[in-house]
Amino acid sequence: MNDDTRTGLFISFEGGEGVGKSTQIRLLAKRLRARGHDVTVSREPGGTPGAEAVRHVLLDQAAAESFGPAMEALLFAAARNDHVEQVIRPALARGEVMLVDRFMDSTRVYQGMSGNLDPGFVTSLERVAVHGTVPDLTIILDLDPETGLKRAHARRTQGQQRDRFEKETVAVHEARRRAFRHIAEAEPDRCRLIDASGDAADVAEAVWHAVEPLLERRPGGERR
Ligand SMILES: Nc1ncnc2c1ncn2[C@@H]1O[C@H](COP(=O)(O)OP(=O)(O)O)[C@@H](O)[C@H]1O
Ligand SMILES: Cc1cn([C@H]2C[C@H](O)[C@@H](COP(=O)(O)OP(=O)(O)O)O2)c(=O)[nH]c1=O
Repeated sequence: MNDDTRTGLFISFEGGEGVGKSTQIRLLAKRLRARGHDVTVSREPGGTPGAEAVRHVLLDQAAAESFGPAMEALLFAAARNDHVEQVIRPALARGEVMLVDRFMDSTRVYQGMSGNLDPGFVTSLERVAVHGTVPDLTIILDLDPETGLKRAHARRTQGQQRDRFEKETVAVHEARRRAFRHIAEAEPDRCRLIDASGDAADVAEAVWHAVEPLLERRPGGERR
């Protein structure tokens, strides 16, 4: 299937741990649905049974210990391709708004930059995994890592486990923040860098400001 059938709107959310991606996706989905849009929400790694199985391996310290960043990047790419083919493209072909918690920029940052991989390797993998299905808009939530990690810690007390990527040093998280900012600067047409330090409602307003103009430009957008 190629992208000629794409009439939906594809939005990815990126940023470090605890910046508020899932909170903002939830708030945006609610706002979109209240206005009559069909919305599909998903996350990476994951989104299909096969990709969720890969997620389980990748986020488990014991299981993933022996993988280097290149092997990890391959696995994230395999999970992404399944997700693109099974969930994202069909939703876009149905004309829906597709919201994804992390996508290709996470591989660029977590494996490519942090893992010091050859950029040519990362680009080739991305091309195979995404196969032309690049987000129309990528919201990059920007927050200092100490605050993000505190938020992620608070979330754990609400019942979630800490994964292996959350256990790294603040310096590593700082470098990732810079890498996300760099992507936002390098691709201003696709990416919006949003300050995520305010309360969730304020951040949601900034997100809406970025999304609303794209809704109007979609086929059928004005009917909604
Ligand atoms: N703007 C905000 N201010 C304060 N706390 C927030 C904000 N956004 C989210 N949180 C809280 O921080 C924690 C992490 O948010 P979450 O949306 O799960 O982040 P992410 O998906 O980026 O890891 C959650 O407990 C959430 O309720
Ligand atoms: C999609 C993706 C995620 N990751 C990492 C980032 C996160 O630490 C983890 C996803 O775990 P998740 O629990 O979804 O974290 P968060 O709530 O912070 O988004 O996987 C990569 O390293 N590469 C990737 O391509």
